[in-house]
Amino acid sequence: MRRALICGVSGQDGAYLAKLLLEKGYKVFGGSRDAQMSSFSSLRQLDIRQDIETVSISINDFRSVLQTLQRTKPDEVYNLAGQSSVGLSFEQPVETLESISVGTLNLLEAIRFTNQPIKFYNAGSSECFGDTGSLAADESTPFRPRSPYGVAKAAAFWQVANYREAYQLHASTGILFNHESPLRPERFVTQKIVAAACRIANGEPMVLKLGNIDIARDWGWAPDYVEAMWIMLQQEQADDYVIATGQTQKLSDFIRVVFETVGLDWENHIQIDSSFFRPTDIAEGHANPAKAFEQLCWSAHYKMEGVARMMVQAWLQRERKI
Ligand SMILES: C[C@H]1O[C@H](OP(=O)(O)OP(=O)(O)OC[C@H]2O[C@@H](n3cnc4c(=O)[nH]c(N)nc43)[C@H](O)[C@@H]2O)[C@@H](O)[C@@H](O)C1=O
Repeated sequence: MRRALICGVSGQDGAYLAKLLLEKGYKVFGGSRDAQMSSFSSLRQLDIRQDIETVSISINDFRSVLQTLQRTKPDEVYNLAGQSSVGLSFEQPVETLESISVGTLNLLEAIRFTNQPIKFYNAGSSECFGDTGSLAADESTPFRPRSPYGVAKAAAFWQVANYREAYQLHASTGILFNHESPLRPERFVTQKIVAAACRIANGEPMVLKLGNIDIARDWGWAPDYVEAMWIMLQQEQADDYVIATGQTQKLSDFIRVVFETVGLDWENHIQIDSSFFRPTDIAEGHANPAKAFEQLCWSAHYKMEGVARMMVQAWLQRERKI
């Protein structure tokens, strides 16, 4: 039975990846900073909490990382841990840099130390590219990050690449563009919009306050993206891949689709609030995921419209159950 350790199992991607690996017959260890205190609500929503052996691991702490590897003896390690909000990274730059860059380095060092053929996946981010204008970023596009989060992810990306070259580790980074699901917290703009539209449709009197709605992103479906992570680790050679749909749309289009799905006209319900603007932001994110298609036979099943509708349906269904 293959064994996988997912660091950051309580997040959106951690939960979907755990589900996928269980379906593939893995023994799954779910790492979380404090497993005793975490509610693992995402795992519960997917009804897999009972199938995962959870472990406490602080990836900032080398001792904790090494001990966890020695105890769980994984064949594959997925690093999905670390501070994941770009907005919050402007408020907590040090915590962001430490949890992402030092955390990734600790995992790489610990894997090297164990001297076992452990395959490593690192969660990279399109935030590394910064503003590429209308250019579709691929694996050779230079990084010019515009957030503390993007800077930290860029450092982690190069650490992974260096350990692959210097020590022949099977270590890959997926440079993931935005990917959403019903497990997204409301801190992220898509779920914030979905939740507000559903609440308004249910008769709650409220106005949805948003920052810059002229930005454009490549939005995909998180369950599709965790599949790409797994496929990367099944390759003979480790490498880095851009994972995206290849389609970019404006945030205002996402808002329109969500409000239309619940039968409302979005323009009557939103207000622009400058407190949600970031000191620096990415105006447009465009991706070219051709390498993933050609080498991994991976492509996104769902584009923005499908993602928006599925998120609305899931939110309304959840409400009915409560
Ligand atoms: C690839 C990348 O993807 C995600 O990071 P993100 O793109 O920052 O995601 P978000 O949903 O917070 O913002 C998207 C855009 O929407 C704008 N925006 C407008 N108004 C609001 C607003 O009210 N709230 C938020 N959160 N954003 C707003 C905001 O300024 C930004 O331009 C993470 O998974 C990250 O881990 C990751 O790697």
